[in-house]
Amino acid sequence: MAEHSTTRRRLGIRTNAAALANWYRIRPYATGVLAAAGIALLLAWPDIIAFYSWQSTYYVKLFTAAAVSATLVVSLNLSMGYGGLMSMMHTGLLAVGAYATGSAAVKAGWSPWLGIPLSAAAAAAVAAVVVLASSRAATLYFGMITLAADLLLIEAAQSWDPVTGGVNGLTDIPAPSAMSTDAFYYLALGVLALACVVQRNLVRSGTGRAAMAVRESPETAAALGIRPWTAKLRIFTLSGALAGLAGGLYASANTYVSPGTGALDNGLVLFVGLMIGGIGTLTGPVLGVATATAIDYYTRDQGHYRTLVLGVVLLIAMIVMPRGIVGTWRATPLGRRVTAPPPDSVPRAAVPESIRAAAASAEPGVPALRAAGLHKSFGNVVALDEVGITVAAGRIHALIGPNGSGKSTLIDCLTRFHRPDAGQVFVDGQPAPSGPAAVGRRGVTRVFQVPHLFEDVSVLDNVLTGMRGRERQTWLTALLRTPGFRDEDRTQRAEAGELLAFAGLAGREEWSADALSHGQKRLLEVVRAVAARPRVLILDEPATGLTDAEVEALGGLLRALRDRGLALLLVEHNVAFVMDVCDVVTVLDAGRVIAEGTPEEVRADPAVLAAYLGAADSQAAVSAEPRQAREAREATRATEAREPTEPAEAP
Ligand SMILES: Nc1ncnc2c1ncn2[C@@H]1O[C@H](COP(=O)(O)OP(=O)(O)OP(=O)(O)O)[C@@H](O)[C@H]1O
Repeated sequence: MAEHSTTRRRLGIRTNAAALANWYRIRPYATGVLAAAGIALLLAWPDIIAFYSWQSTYYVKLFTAAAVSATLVVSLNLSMGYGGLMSMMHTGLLAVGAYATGSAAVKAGWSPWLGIPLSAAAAAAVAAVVVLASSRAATLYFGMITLAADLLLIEAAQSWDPVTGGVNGLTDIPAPSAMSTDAFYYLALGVLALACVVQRNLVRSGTGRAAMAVRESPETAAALGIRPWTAKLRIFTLSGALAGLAGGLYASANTYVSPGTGALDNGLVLFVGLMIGGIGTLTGPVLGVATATAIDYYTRDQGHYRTLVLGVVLLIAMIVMPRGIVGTWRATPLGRRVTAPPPDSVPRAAVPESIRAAAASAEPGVPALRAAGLHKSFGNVVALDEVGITVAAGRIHALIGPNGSGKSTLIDCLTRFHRPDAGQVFVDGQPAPSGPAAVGRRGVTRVFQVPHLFEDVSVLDNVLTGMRGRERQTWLTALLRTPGFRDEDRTQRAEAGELLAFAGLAGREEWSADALSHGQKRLLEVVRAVAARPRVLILDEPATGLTDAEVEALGGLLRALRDRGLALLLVEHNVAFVMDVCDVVTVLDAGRVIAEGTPEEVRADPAVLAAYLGAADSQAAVSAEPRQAREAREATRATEAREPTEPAEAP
């Protein structure tokens, strides 16, 4: 009996699995049919509603207003969802666009057609100025700055009478070519479609990936050569341009604009739409606005309670489905895009041919990276004292020493994450630039001591982000998806696929990086750094927590990189691994270099034995891993054993 029920259970599981597999097969067609039906409904809306209602103009205008709102929410999603830039000024940017169109038409007598691009340009300029003024502001402060900017914009609208019409605003703003209600509806739909395409193309390009990388970790992005500030400037300016476009349409649709247009409380419905639909997803904003518009429509007769209803709906939505409609759907088995990983997931032995170093810019013989006389103190603690190091191309250079001896501080000074108190750093014989992103772009990339992945981004996008510094295409070619852009994109994806297969991550491309085990994260971080094709690769304890197979693959990768001309600087407590792969070893103790030489020389050095490797039995000490590292490794393995096997996908 028990056997029977077990069999039934198994059969049940199989039936579910088979049904799911069938669903995954037909899902693209089902979503395609659903999307086509939605688009057909929107296109036929004026005819359908004219057939059913004598108030058809009202309903067409309602949909026009929804399309304008959806355009604005797409723009907000670009900034907040993908760029991680909290914006409280999108209604202000809408107002800027509306005033640009209104003023051009009413005050200057220009064609409203001209007003539309003008509105995008004006709002983009305002957005760019705000980023310029808040270059170093983190999320919350950036949000506060945008709030202040919104208030300033409203004040400017009230005071700049000749252009904005003062407190009364501008009235009688015409639609382009005196369009009919239906024609204007199609124009608004076209602009919404354009905004969706812009969003999709950006998100799937290096420009979008750079913004997401900065959202996840500005310092990791900088280590890959991405300037956080430039990434923010691009994404927020483009978001501003879309908000301005929405504003241009808003002015013509309503025939007026006033300072109140920019008020923050007008943005409530936008935030509700974004959060209900799913922030940081492509279709979420449109679905969210459709939902918010429906709520707004059905509560139109209860004017006093509208805000209350929106607030309650938002609250319930955030409790029940904090990831919004799209995010929640994707978290269900039916909506999940990723399937189980292939059984073969061990790292490969053969290192892909595409892995190589960037061409050297210096004369032969000039070291790839050199530091001299580095001194760094933290208060009374002297972390580095007159430290010098020379890392040559085609060499694996190890940096070892007891805990607290200054290894990470040295790496931070070499990569400009710390500014040394004294001393110099040279990259390819030239003084190193002053910022980490600039050092990254000069070909010096690092892997951090603890995994610094872009956790909420897919595994594939993590690797593609590593290639950002090598990209030749611009944000404009990405928006237009020119043949040149598509060629580069194809090549990058193929190369990333090879790297992931090498790291044993084939089949996990669409997984969210935070779903990987610790060892997989380490390897992903290494291949992401390799994807940048650096001249110098600095790795801070990359072998910590790796399985034996992963350590072997890592060793193979480092040797292959050395043979292909890279300079490698390796900080590692796994001494057996260090002695096996390295050509040169520098030993630090209490912030000073106490020895440098080949592994054999260092192994025999009495000072090194006394400070780090242990004098009692040098041979045993050499192969022994320090206790702290061993404990960390065991702890990581224990965590790995507890980790869920269910894949999670990137948003
Ligand atoms: N941001 C900081 N503020 C204050 N002290 C610091 C800071 N960073 C490092 N130190 C100190 O500088 C010294 C060198 O630290 P560092 O992290 O460079 O050593 P390490 O050799 O990398 O150690 P480990 O092997 O444990 O990573 C230590 O005494 C540490 O406490």
